[in-house]
Amino acid sequence: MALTAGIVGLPNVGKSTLFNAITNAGAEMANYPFATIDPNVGMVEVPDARLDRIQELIPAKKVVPTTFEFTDIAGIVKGASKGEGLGNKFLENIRQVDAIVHVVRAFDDDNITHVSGKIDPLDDIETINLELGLSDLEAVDKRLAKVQRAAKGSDKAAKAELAVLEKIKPVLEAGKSVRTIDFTDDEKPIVKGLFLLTSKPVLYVANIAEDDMADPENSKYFKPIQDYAAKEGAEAIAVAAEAEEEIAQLDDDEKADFLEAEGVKEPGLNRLIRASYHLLGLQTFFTAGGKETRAWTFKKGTKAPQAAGIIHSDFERGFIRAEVMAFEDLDKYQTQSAVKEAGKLRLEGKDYVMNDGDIVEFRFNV
Ligand SMILES: Nc1ncnc2c1ncn2[C@@H]1O[C@H](COP(=O)(O)OP(=O)(O)OP(=O)(O)O)[C@@H](O)[C@H]1O
Ligand SMILES: [Mg+2]
Repeated sequence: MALTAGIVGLPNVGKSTLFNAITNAGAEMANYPFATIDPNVGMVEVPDARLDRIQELIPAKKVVPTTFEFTDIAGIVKGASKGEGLGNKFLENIRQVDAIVHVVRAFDDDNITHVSGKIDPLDDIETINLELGLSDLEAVDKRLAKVQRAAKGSDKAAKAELAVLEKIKPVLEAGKSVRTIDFTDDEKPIVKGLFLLTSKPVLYVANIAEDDMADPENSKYFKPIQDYAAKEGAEAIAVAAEAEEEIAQLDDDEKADFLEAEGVKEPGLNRLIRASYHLLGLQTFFTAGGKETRAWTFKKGTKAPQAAGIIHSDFERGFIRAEVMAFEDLDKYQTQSAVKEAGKLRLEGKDYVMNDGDIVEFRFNV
């Protein structure tokens, strides 16, 4: 499964700083473009207040949050799709990820070099999206040349793919992303098979100044980024990557003090992590009542036996049923027996589709 969110953007905008803030992985951060060449991969813990509440109601020795993967990718520059700045290699790195976290510089600082010499978030976003789009256009053209020939005969799959390619091409030519197109359910798997960069789900991250942390809406750079994202049906989040990276080094008490001094309730990073998790189509179920209270990650739409298999392959092989209660019900009724008395403890079979927030006990026999 191991889906990964790729951190993408122009060089020197704070991608590795953000990556380090969320993973504590210690990737190289430096005030010059192309500090990152090879992708950095790291795991991120998903902050989830539900886990603490479950632990409060059903105490266990240990609390284990769930994790997922981030990949920090080299900067993309104008001309990347034509091979500029090792562009082909870096675009290939983006092709490997399942969703794009697009970092945009939204802070002034004369000491930090900007590759185009000015701070202009929309121009930056469009530069990146144009390169991704041009790379997609090249891929679509290549594919078209192949499929057109096959579609002349009786090859139904080729005809279907041809129709999809012909739908995509003019959109890319107009400088727009494939994700702005509405595809039918029949077309969707074909689009997926094309591995186009601009079809990946995206989250825009405005890397703001520490001064704007308490009130990101105050940053003059954030609003245009939000508007741009909204037009694509995407989300935008503001994070002060450098300050967050410093906060991440602190112990819990110091962290709380720092956040209070900044006037911030929750690190912007937490929202970023959760938004990235949802962008990847990931959800969480919990196990409780044993040695540990634990959160587990599954892909939206996963059925109970496969979810059981995430814990242990024996659980899937010998799956009998799942005892499930919704987090909201435990939160409300406070004990498992009260949930049961209220008729909210369910027995689910092998066709049950897991819900986010399910607290589960799997019954199995091997
Ligand atoms: N919000 C911010 N405010 C001020 N400075 C920042 C902020 N975020 C990052 N920086 C600084 O910007 C510089 C570039 O950061 P970083 O190396 O993380 O960028 P990058 O996007 O990974 O670059 P590259 O493409 O070269 O790998 C560093 O000096 C970092 O400290
Ligand atoms: Mg970097």
